[in-house]
Amino acid sequence: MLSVFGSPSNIPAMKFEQKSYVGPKLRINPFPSTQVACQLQKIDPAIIWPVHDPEVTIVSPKSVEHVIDPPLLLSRRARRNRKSPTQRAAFQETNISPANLIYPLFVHEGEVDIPIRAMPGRYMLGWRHGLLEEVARARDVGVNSIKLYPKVPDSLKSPTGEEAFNDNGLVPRTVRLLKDRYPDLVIYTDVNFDEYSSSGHGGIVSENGVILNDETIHQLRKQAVSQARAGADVVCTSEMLDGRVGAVRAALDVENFQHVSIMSYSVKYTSSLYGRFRKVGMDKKTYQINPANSREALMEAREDENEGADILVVKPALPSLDIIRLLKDQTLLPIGACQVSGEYSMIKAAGLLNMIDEEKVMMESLICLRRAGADLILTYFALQAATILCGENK
Ligand SMILES: NCc1[nH]cc(CCC(=O)O)c1CC(=O)O
Repeated sequence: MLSVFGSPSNIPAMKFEQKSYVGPKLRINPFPSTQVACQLQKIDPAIIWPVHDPEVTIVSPKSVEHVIDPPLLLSRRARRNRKSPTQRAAFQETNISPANLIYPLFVHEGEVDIPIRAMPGRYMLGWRHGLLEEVARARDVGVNSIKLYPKVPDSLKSPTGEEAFNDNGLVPRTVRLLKDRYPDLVIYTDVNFDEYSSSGHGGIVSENGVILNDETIHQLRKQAVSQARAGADVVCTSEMLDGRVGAVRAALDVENFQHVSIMSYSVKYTSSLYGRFRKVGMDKKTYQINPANSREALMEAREDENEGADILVVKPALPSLDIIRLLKDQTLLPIGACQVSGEYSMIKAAGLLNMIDEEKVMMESLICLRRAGADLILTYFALQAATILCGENK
């Protein structure tokens, strides 16, 4: 005779004959009286006392049936709704389609595609050929929204970033090229100074090292208008300076671009997950948000909404599930989640090392972002994910 694992001291340990049943560590409460008590008190009787002593062998009464006889009187068995693929599909609360995805593309002036070392499988696409091919591939699987990130040569950078509103600069030319080929493609462009400033900062830096907020806003207005003029559908204010959304909205309206939307990176954390895009030693803490803060995030989002933003974005994505949900509950605007380079690279690298199943983890990350409340997801996985989604629907 052996006693079943440590039962609470106020209930005498049951005595059973040792029989064949050894483990798994039971999640079934074998005490009928306890079950009834649990029923009355609406406690889940399936929860059994933990086995603290790993040396304790779980032995059963004469057979396993004895353990589950009589059947537990459960008022709710959540597993009933999970018993078949059809039912599981019917009760799936969140779905994702290629239409939810925005594909960020890096483009440069050269002709060849250059691999990005820190992002396996990602390229700085060559102007024209590589870019057009990648967009065609994305459209084939239903991804018809792209975001353009230019790689501007250092020679074109300056302290005041004039290249940002050169109508013949890389971004406006790329927008025209793509719109010419694919008029229905939805193009998101980045209204940000950092790709064009010699400092690498998202704002003009004064001689004593201060970011000049209002002076930079003036430049951002011109940048947004230049992008709209080229045919951008959505301009994305992404550097977190104060007052940028209202200023850009006014500038667009004055120039008759009322139809051009503003997607604002309202909550852009100073995350190390995109540290690669920062020069060594650079810190953007005076304009991007401390990852420890959520009230501040909400305040930024409200401000952007009041200034006329059409879509609010949270960046980075997976560490910010709570913030995505917070915004979703606090605004009626669509919410975007920006899955950044570091998030991409972590999944890719672990997948390449066979430590995780890359595809499954990737798809899980995307569906969780949708569950948190993201309408749109900007992700370097867009093409890969949409390809999988298309395969599932065949
Ligand atoms: N404006 C620079 C830029 N261009 C593309 C990214 C993408 C960031 C990423 O995916 O890691 C960034 C970083 C940033 O906005 O801070």
